[in-house]
Amino acid sequence: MSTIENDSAVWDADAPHAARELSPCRQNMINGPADIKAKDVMLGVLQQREAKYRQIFSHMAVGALHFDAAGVVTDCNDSLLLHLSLRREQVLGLSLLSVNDRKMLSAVQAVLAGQRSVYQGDYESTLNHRVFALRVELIPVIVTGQVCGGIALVENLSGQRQTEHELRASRQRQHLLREQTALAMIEWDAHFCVRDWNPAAQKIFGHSREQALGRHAHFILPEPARQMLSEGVLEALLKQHGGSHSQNANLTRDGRIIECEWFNTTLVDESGCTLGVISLAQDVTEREQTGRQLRYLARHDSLTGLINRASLAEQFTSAIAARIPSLALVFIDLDGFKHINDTLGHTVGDALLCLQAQRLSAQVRHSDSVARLGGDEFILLLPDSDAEDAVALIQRLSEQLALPCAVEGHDISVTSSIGIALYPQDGSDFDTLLRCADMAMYHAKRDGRNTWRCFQPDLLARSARHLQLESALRHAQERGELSLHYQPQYDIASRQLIGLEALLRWQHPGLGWVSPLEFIPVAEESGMIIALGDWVLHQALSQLCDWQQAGYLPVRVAVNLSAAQFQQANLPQQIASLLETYHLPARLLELELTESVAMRRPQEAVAILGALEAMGIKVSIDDFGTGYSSLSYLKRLSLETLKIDRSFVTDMADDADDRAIVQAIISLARTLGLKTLAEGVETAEQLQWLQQYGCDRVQGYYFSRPLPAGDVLALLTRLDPPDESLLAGRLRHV
Ligand SMILES: Nc1nc2c(ncn2[C@@H]2O[C@H](COP(=O)(O)O[C@H]3[C@@H](O)[C@H](n4cnc5c(=O)[nH]c(N)nc54)O[C@@H]3COP(=O)(O)O)[C@@H](O)[C@H]2O)c(=O)[nH]1
Repeated sequence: MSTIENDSAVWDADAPHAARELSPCRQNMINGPADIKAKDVMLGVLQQREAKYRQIFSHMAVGALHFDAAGVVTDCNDSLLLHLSLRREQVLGLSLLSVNDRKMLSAVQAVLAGQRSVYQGDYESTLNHRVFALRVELIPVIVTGQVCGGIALVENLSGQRQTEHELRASRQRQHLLREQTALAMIEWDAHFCVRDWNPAAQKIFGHSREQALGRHAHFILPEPARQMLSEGVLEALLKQHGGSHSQNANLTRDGRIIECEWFNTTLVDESGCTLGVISLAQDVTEREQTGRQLRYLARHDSLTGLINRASLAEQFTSAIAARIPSLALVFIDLDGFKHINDTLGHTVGDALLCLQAQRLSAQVRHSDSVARLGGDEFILLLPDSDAEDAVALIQRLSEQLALPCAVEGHDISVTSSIGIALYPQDGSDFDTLLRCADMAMYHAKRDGRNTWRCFQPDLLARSARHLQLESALRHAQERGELSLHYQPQYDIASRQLIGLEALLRWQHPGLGWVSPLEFIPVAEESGMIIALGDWVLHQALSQLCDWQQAGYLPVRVAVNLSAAQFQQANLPQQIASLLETYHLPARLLELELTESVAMRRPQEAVAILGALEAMGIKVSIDDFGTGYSSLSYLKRLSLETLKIDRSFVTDMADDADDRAIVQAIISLARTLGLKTLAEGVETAEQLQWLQQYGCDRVQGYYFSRPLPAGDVLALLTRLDPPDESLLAGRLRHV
């Protein structure tokens, strides 16, 4: 073992060796028994010293090794083996002069030359090929002036370096975070005064670090929050020891109130004493606004601001939970809204919906709710209302909704069809009641629109029938279930057949004969009417062509047109091409429109009827007297005939009012230069009245029921002999 004296060490490895190492002069001094005793004493001292230093060597925390004058390792302690992950047998006997590291080699050489040296660097061990950050202090062992080896004290700095590195990185991270984060990082002292304030805090609250330092937290709290966040709350925050999360209103330097989310952590010293609070804050004003917006949109209709279906369902549930005895659900659908959208554009349609939404909201009680389901459908939820209350409200509402709306330079009037369902009798849950109200509204539509209906249990059966008809009608044409019957029309004065009205018939194998009164509305609502109407036109013209080819005198055929057909943009062109297909002159085709179809959009009707007239096609107004005609438009429509509705003819004999109406229609037609045709004439008496009033034409069971095509032949006049040119498909005109 060595004792370090000045810059070198004196080796005391073992006692005999130590004795040998004693200076010759001292050895020479051992002569008699006294000397032997002194020598023993000295050996004892040396052994004690040896034991002491070996203990130190073995247990020192610094790794240590001893090497001899040849640089060969003779001893090492456990710390060295531990630091360098080596085994003793790998180290002992190793020649330090054979190490690969040049710096280490020169340090060893320096020591063997008697100089103390220090090695510091990344040393790659040749024994285990691992790299260690080492600091090695090399001390020569000099005995009697001779270098007899050296001691190396080895410190492995890898761990320390790692710690330093981590500490530096942590400081940099902290700096980067503090400077670059978008979160305000604020450190408060134990009195809640600002101790640190990062750039993000400045950005969020507007106060610079200099302006903020030392100020109490109150300076970023608006008045109400300042009172709420009393000292007590802040005190509690200081005492809570741990983290907390909160969201509150804050005040910026320029006086804006913002919403901030706060994450607070108390700062405590080793003894648990609170030093302050460190807070991270972010401005969540926009996020909150977006959240509020999204929550609003989830419950409201974005166009009108009314609540939506989901929200209405919740209100229904709350009303029922509050045990209200009755409730009415009202389904409102604007009539003809699609057409407004299609013709005047969506901006006008949207503005109209908003206006109607306001009218609805203005009419209901505070406890009622108005929702928009989508499109032109609105729902009212009327708690504590029975049928009577609902109907009273609906009557007011219908009037309001029908008032003209001035929208973007257009004066629009829309009526509405309304359905009512009542809780608890019609249903006890929202979906059922809504379905019932919808069904009732649908029947209001079917019954002519601009009206209301209460849900009746038989509507369910009617809806089922409607669905059944709709599905069966889709295949009626391809399955050959459709046919045309023809009802003769006569001129009263001459008693001559002047035309035939083509009437559609449907015989279903299971349902039997289905009345057009039932299936035409189904076809209209499902959109099938366009295809059916086309089929009727083709069929009627093809039949007409067949009769002529068979040598019968040409007769005019009247075909009913539904609203959807009449609104087709290219109707005149379609008809022209059909006439061409069947080589028929236009004057053999008459088109019948109901009064409501003609008057729905009178300006367009004027143009379409003008085009048809120009082609030579006659048009008559069907069911005249049952709708509302604008006389100013009526006179501008290119018409030939007004067909007096059967309802007035039926009771003519007994009802003076009906007679007066019939007389008025005939007189109006005369004034407008139009002919009149009375429908549904069933008796001679009716015919007499009509003749007396000057009606031109008649049609009805009194003369003939609608007949299948084959039965019509008997009424038609056969040319004799058959005209060859007609048979060849060329026409003679009557
Ligand atoms: N768009 C289309 N509508 C059509 C078509 N075919 C028929 N219809 C319309 O359906 C309604 C019912 O028609 P229908 O059951 O055929 O009834 C017609 C006649 O049978 C009936 N009529 C004729 N004379 C009498 C009579 O003396 N008494 C009596 N009770 N009924 C009689 O009137 C109907 C003819 O009505 P109109 O068309 O108004 O002249 C009906 O509205 C048809 O228009 C079609 O192809 N397309």
